[in-house]
Amino acid sequence: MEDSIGELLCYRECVSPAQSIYLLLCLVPSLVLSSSSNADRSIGCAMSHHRQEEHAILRESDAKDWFYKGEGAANLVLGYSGSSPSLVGKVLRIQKSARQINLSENGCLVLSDEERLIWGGVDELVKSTSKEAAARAFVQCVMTNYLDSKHIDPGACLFQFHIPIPVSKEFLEAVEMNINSQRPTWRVAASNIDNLCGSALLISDHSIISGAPKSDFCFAVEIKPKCGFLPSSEYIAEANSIKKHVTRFKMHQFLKLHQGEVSQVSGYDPLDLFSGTRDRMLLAITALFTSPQNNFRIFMNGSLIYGGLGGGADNNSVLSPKTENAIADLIAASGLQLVSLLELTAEILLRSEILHRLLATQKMDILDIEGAIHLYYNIISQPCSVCKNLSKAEVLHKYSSLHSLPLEKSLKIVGDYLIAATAKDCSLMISFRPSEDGHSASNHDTVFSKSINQSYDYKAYYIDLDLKPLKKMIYYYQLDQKIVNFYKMNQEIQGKVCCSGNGAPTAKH
Ligand SMILES: O=P(O)(O)O[C@@H]1[C@@H](OP(=O)(O)O)[C@H](OP(=O)(O)O)[C@H](O)[C@H](OP(=O)(O)O)[C@H]1OP(=O)(O)O
Ligand SMILES: Nc1ncnc2c1ncn2[C@@H]1O[C@H](COP(=O)(O)OP(=O)(O)OP(=O)(O)O)[C@@H](O)[C@H]1O
Ligand SMILES: [Zn+2]
Repeated sequence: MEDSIGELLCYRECVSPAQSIYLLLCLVPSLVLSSSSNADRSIGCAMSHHRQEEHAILRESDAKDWFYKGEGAANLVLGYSGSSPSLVGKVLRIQKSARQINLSENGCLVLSDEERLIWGGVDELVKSTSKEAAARAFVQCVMTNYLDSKHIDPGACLFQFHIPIPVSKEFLEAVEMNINSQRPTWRVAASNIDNLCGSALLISDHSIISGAPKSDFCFAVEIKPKCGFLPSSEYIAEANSIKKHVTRFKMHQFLKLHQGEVSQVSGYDPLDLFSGTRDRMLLAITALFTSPQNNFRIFMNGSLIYGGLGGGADNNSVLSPKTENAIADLIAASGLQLVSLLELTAEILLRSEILHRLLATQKMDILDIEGAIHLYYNIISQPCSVCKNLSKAEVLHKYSSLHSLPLEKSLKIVGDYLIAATAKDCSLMISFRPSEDGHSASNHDTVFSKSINQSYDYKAYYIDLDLKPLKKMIYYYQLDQKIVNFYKMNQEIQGKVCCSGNGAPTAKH
């Protein structure tokens, strides 16, 4: 098992520095009007069968109109700077092909037999014949049951806003050449655009807010909040009880530091962000601003002006006074102070239910991976490789009760675990712009900034609500153990150093 741990975890190692601040003054385009409408939304699993908008294939000559917007492990996202009315206000989300890892043999193109059992009640998902269709069905038929559809891209519910658009190999090759120098080197090394994918998704650009007069500025803050609660499952081994007191995010930071993925441990505490308390939320947002890593970005008029381009080794991941001044000046040109921007973000998060519902969805992970992993083995009908390594009768007895659960129950719990995993990994995009004369447009919510005596229209969206493959369960278990073991080891070392000095170690979370 040790060998496979190393193998499975090696793709997380990064190889070279990524940028933390990305000042694109020259690229900041004038405001782009988004053509998406708030009025058209469908909730639940009534798949909308609107006629799909026909899009001409994107060719090599179109590549110049697309600029690098961002990327994660699985997708690369381009912004549009051309003038085609059907593309203005949209981003193109292109699948990447992993070079170093193949977590899912079928890449979710077609769900595995076991995944079909888990998502059996969701016809549209089970019958999906492409990764894009499965992704859309998952958001529309599963995630909308837990997250407010007001904050989910209407594109996920309506075909005409979330369109697979044909893309030629030449277009993708040209795009790749144009943008590669802007991508973090470690992301380039890990994976590239899948040039043969044939299509990409056209989605509303949530870093801009529609209808803004050209003279005004609009801002968007992107936050990847990660897991916002401490697990309390009885299946967490006694030796790992630290998990009940220290956040996964914090423990993972130490492992990331050790692996060179970050240059300093972040001071961000997800429990603050999810606390529902204005002061703690502002504290969390300020900490994210100070250590953005891959958890925080600021866009101005649709262009990234601040924040990590990825989660890799990041020499600049800690804010220097010079950088802070540069970014503060850039924002101040819009009449907004940096502090007010952070306060507005906290206020919007506080008012909207976006974090509240997200937390409830994350908490669908009720057993923790230390419990859910046993049910995974029930589902794949193989001997449990975790129990295999246990000798204590008492502990074995506890887990054997999980192995005696009926299949239906295992499917439900693991399905919920995967839904929670999506909720723990998604991001929020909060965009805002000054209201016209203090009046709000009817399709936006409004927040008032006391510090500058100005109302702002805002929108808040979840992005990246992708379905996680069932096969990842083993990886989840191994990573969890690696994170907690590394953290405990560090604690012990620090404890020894500390105790040999002036007393007991401080176990402050
Ligand atoms: O396992 P985690 O918590 O490290 O999350 C992974 C993320 O790492 P993070 O710690 O946020 O930097 C990771 O993000 P990065 O690649 O590190 O930016 C991905 O989001 C990954 O999801 P997927 O493989 O693209 O479906 C994420 O994997 P999942 O666990 O969400 O499946
Ligand atoms: N609809 C959108 N509007 C504006 N920007 C977007 C949109 N979707 C994605 N982005 C930008 O592109 C980046 C990468 O997108 P996304 O999170 O979907 O990639 P991913 O590979 O699925 O991520 P992960 O690593 O979490 O799996 C985001 O962090 C965000 O900055
Ligand atoms: Zn077991």
